[in-house]
Amino acid sequence: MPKVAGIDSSTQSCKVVVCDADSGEVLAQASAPHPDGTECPPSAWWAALQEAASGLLDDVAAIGVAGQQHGMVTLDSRGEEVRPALLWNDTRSAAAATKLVERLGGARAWAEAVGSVPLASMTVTKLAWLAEHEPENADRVAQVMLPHDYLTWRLCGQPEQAVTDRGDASGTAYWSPITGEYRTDLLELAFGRVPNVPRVLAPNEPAGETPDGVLVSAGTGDNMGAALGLGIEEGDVVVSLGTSGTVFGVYDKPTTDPSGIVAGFADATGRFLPLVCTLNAARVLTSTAAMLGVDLARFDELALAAAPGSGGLVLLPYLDGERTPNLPDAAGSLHNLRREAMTPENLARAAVEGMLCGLADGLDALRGQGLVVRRVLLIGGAARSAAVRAVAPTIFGVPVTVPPPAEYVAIGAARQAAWALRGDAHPPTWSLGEGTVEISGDEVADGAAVGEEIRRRYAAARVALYG
Ligand SMILES: Nc1ncnc2c1ncn2[C@@H]1O[C@H](COP(=O)(O)OP(=O)(O)O)[C@@H](O)[C@H]1O
Ligand SMILES: O=C(CO)[C@@H](O)[C@H](O)COP(=O)(O)O
Repeated sequence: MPKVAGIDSSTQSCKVVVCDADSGEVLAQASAPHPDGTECPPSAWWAALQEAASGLLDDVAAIGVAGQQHGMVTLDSRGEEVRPALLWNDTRSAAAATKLVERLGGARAWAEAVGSVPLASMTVTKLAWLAEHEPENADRVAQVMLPHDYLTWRLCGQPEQAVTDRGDASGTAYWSPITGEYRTDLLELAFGRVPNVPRVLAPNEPAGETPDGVLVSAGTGDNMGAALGLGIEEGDVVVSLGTSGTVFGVYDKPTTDPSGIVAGFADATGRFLPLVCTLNAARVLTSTAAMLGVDLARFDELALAAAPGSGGLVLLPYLDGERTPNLPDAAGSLHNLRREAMTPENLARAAVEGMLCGLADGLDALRGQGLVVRRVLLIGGAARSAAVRAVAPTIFGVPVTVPPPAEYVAIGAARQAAWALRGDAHPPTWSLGEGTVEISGDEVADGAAVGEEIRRRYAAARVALYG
């Protein structure tokens, strides 16, 4: 019974799971926090990985890393960090994104070139920001890579040639999931020259070995890791409520949405992963709970005690600026305050409804790209919230499945490691285990009109403020 390890190096923490390579059963897990903020020295991720993995990796045969997408890791010619990595949720490159879109001839040109329209989140815009605002640092950059590439590179003993995979590479906006090739012309357009970039591996191709001889798989982005961990198929759409809110499904062909709402990413199995991402998800709930002076359990009780629609209150949850809709400088706002509606219960529920409305818009955007949404699988830290589980089917208007609480990103990375270990054509078959909760279609039908009204008010508040 070989064991494999999977690592999820996400925004807020590093999680490690050890799984049985044949069944996928989770045998051990641990985590360690990351520093707060929208930039982070990559070495802090390495330190968190070592803390979380301490004592867990002794007898594993293979390791895979899934990481937060898009982060700009820059290394000099000696492999030292040039500056802290700018993370996916850092919005300082918003103006650079607008300029880059114009310079290629508009949003459609980008969507057709790389599947996505650059927004502040995407690596290409961060490189443009670096070249413009920190030219001395930019001059020192010998290679650029993503958070998971960096950890894979460290695990493999820092070889000369770093590697990545299709999934994470597709989040740079200078690697095209449509052609399967780097667009070095776009990298040059943004950065003024072409630094070294990681080689893109096939989904089951090993990245190398640790100095102790443990196989390291290609790794991937965290959303691609979750898709692999859940084993989703067409018709399944995942809503992940972590630091980011993401809505994604597997698809057999690349998407090219010129509105930029759907990012046309690749997945970790050789297919595609159209994805919508919001900047504000679980922390909308934790911040509202803090504002109300309650813990998360009491927050859920409050939200569940309010009637659907929160007495008319609408919370636009753009607390850290927003990516979808593209409002990098926005702030959160509360609408329709009437004296009788101003209760802690309504505020708690409005936070849940506001967070979910943005993701329901994401479901519609995926449908617009041709995806079928038969059911939503709800995962991530805030899927643990009873209020979120209760409200989600009403807002989404489709049946919701809540898989057993687990670290699906890390499990996906472990499944990829097991796949690379076997060298088979397909990943091993792993089951999700006991404890899946299905929220039925009847409840959805009962809630449909209510959900539509909540979404209508949310859209009206957004339009009133931002057009
Ligand atoms: N019951 C809950 N209700 C709301 N939020 C929760 C709950 N449990 C955990 N969270 C939040 O989920 C977030 C972590 O989710 P996770 O998916 O691990 O995020 P990430 O992968 O972005 O680091 C934290 O902000 C945490 O406070
Ligand atoms: O930028 C995206 C997706 O495009 C984010 O989903 C990041 O990948 C961060 O993920 P979490 O830390 O929220 O899991």
